[in-house]
Amino acid sequence: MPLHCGQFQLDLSRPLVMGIVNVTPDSFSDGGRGADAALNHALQLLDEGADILDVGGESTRPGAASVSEQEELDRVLPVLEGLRGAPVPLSIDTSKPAVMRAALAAGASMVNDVNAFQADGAFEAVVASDAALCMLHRQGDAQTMQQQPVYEDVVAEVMAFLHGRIKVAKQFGISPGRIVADPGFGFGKTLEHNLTLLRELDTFSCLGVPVLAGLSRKSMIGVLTGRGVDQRVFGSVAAALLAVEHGAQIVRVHDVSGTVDALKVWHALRYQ
Ligand SMILES: Nc1nc2ncc(COP(=O)(O)OP(=O)(O)O)nc2c(=O)[nH]1
Repeated sequence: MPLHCGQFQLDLSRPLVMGIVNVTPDSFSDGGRGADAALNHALQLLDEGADILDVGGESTRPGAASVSEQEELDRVLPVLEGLRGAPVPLSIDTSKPAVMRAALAAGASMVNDVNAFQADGAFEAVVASDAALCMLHRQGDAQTMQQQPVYEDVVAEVMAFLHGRIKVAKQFGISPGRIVADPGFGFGKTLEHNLTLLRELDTFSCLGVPVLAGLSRKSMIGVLTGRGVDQRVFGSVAAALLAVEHGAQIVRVHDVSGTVDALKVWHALRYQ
C-alpha cells in the first residue's frame, strides 16, 4: 500500500530515504544553519536522491532548549516556501499544532511529530489535510528522556504506545494509508533498548503502517564506533541498512547520498 502524502503517493516497494533539513542553531548534528543555508542544503539532499525532505526548526535532542512557536515558524516557513513545488514531499518536524497548520499551508505534505500528536489540537491540525503523519515513541521529554530510561519490555511498551496512537488517529478519521510509525531510537532509550528495538524492528509490521527509523549520527552510533558526531556517516549508513533489513520502509538520515547507494545495493541483492 503506498503512503498517502498530500499530492504524493509514495511507493513503498523500495525503502525511502528522508533527508534531514535542520534549521536550528543547536541540533546535535548539522545545526547552525539559517534559512538560506538550510534551503541550499535541502536542494543538495534532493540532488543526492532524497525521497522526502524533513524540515525541523526545533532541536529534539536530549536537553534541547524549547523554542517559541513564532521562532519555530520564523525558521521553517522560509525554507518550506523556498522548497514549494519540490518534486518530493516536504515534511515538517514539529510538535506544535500551529506550526503544523502553517507548514501545511506553506506546502508541507507530511507532519513528523516526535510527540505523536499528543498536544491539544495536534490531530485537529492535520485531520482535514491529506498529509501523512509520522508518530514517534518517546519516553519522557527532551529534558528528561535520557536521564534513566527504564522498560519492562521495551518492544512491547513501544508497540503498545504506537498502537494506541494509531487507534486515536483512526478515531479522528485519519486513514492508515497516511500513517507512519517510528519507535523513536534515542528518545528515552539506552543503547541496549535501541539495539533490541533494531533487532526486533520486524515485529512493528503488525501495526499495519510503514515503519520509519531514525538512527542517523545518533549517540548510539557514536558509542558503538567511538566516532564524533561528524564522523558517523559509515556507522549511520550501516544502521540504516540494518533498519531496512529489519523491516523499516523509511529511514531518516543526514547523509542521503551514502544511504541511497547502500540501499540500491540492498535492493538489488534482495529483488533483482
Ligand atoms: N520521526 C523522527 N523524527 C526525528 N526528529 C528528530 C530526531 C533527532 O535528530 P536530528 O533532527 O538530527 O537532531 P535535532 O533534533 O537535534 O535537530 N530524530 C527523529 C527520529 O528518529 N524520527
